[in-house]
Amino acid sequence: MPKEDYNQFTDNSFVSRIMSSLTPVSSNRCFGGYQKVYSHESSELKCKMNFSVYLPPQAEEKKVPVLYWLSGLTCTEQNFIQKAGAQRYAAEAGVMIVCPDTSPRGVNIEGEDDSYDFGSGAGFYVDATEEKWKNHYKMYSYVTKELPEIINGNFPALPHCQSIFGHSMGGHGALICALKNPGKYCSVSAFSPICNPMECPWGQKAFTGYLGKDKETWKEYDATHLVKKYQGPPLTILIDQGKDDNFLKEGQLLPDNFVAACTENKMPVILRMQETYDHSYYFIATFVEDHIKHHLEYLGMKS
Ligand SMILES: N[C@@H](CCC(=O)N[C@@H](CSC=O)C(=O)NCC(=O)O)C(=O)O
Repeated sequence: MPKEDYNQFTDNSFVSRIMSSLTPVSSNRCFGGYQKVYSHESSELKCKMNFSVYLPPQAEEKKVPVLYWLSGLTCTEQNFIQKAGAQRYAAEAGVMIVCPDTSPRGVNIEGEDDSYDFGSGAGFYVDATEEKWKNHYKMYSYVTKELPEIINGNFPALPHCQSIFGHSMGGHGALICALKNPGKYCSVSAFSPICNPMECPWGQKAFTGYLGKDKETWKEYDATHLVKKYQGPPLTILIDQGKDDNFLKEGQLLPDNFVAACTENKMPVILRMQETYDHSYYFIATFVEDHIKHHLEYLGMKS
């Protein structure tokens, strides 16, 4: 694309012309690039969804790799962009960062707003099969298919150069997306992921609600089970986990189960237990640079 077109690309009027199905919500200059938010009608989720996209300065000149970030319980597309401080590193590296919301919104399912760990803000990155939820709660298809198509079709993204990372429920999401789709993501990493949802209270509640009582079907969305049968291209998984994380102490995260399963299948995994760190975005902000550098290595952009 000629340079003048890329200059236009960063102008909202041009963006809205080429993106008839995307509505600009906000645009802020950030580390030489742009932090933007869009809304759109999702065909998978059958509702209006927001996502954020950080466009590094390099995206004005050429196509760039994409990092997908999946957030945790109660989050929207805003938490990571406001709290993680990742834009500085994305700008230096020349990578785009895309953050979806964490569930369908406002779909009027009875009980959808009753708790912080199920329904709104807690889509768990699965495709629901239970009657009550299955029409809207398809976050797995949304983040692995619909959203990448939108990004690749509307932004200067290198379509075969994408990686995924996330936090807590989103760490679980990142791990299962990578493990279920060998070769689709160049690399995967996670902060405090829910590693074995079948065996923890958060996961059992979500999987019962979205997938029903048959635990065999749960295995398709449990990273500890999926990693045992992974046979795709090599993936070196990076996980950071705070040792003072209350949810770790409550048995919600179970990283040791995941590492044992990786060892069983000879899957390389780096689990860094970080003394004195908790579950918060202060922890994520501390180590996000390491995660971006990890991904650069596998996106063919070693720094
Ligand atoms: N009871 C809390 C729990 C919510 C919480 O801690 N959410 C985490 C993710 S936990 C696992 O997915 C989070 O990222 N919160 C957002 C933030 O900006 O810190 C509550 O209801 O707040």
